[in-house]
Amino acid sequence: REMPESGTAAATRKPNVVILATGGTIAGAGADAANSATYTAAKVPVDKLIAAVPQISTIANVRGEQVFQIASESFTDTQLVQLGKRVSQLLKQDDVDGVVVTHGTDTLEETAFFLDLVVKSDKPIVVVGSMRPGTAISADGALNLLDAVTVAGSKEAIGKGVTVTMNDTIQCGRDVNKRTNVVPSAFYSQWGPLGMVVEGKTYFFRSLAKRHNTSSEFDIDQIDSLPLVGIVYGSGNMIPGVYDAEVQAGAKAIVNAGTGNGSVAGYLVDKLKDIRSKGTIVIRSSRVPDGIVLRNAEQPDDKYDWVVANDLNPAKAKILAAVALTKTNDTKELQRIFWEY
Ligand SMILES: NC(=O)C[C@H](N)C(=O)O
Repeated sequence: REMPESGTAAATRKPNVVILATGGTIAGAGADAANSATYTAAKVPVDKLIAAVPQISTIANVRGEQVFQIASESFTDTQLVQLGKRVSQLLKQDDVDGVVVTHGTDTLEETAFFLDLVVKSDKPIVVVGSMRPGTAISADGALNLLDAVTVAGSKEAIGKGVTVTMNDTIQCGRDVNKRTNVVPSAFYSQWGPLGMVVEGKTYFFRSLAKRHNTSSEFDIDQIDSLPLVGIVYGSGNMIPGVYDAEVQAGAKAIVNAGTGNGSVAGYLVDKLKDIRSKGTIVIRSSRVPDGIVLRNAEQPDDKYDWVVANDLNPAKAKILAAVALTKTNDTKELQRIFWEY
């Protein structure tokens, strides 16, 4: 392998990478090799995942920890906080150069963004999953895992924020989202990938412009739980009572996954104004996957004291809102945070 920094001390030793396994399809198993979509997630233990990719040992010294063994749709804030604390703890160790988190793909984008916001380390953190179980023909998990270890052990990934290695690309954990549910090219960012990883080498072309990790004001070491944030999905013919149900369940903020440019039906505006006046934070996002939701476009956010989610999709806006609410309920501060992260 070509060493970009040959001659330096760093090039003479292999990096130490810890693989934290949480389950998902990358640890899934199906009955037959033809089963690419029908299988059980979260079956294979971390040591077997590592043993299945012997090439990893040429790139890094790795060890695995089984943190959870679940499908990622079953993640709750409890798992997010526990995982975040473990990543933070490991990266404080001098003998750990980077961390890989194996994860189901369904909520991978949320966990990646969460770690990007709250882990105060510039060491590489890579979240990785697969679209096919390891038992399937053309399973994608082995290469994705090898690529994840490559990025987690690379000097080039230091300070780049949490990344996601899927399908030969290095995606930005903040930006990326799952766009299709059955093919290996499922992960996409409207701002493009950060780079590629090919045959044990990283090729970066872009950097994240938003605050993350060491430049973030949030720290998982200070967070023990997250406030509840709800999402209401926009469509025609909505039920205003859904917002009341969220508030009654204890939601401190509601992300409105509005139509189009975060638009809100005329018959829902009074309901949202009412819940805001009683203390719940209202955040306008959009069900449209790309674009940005602008302040005071579509709705007078200044007048109603609402917040806009910028380019964050509803699931990512929910993560940022929950993290931000651990520090402030002030809507001006929350809006600043939504611009800066
Ligand atoms: N491809 C996957 O990993 C999907 C699975 N349901 C999960 O998120 O755990």
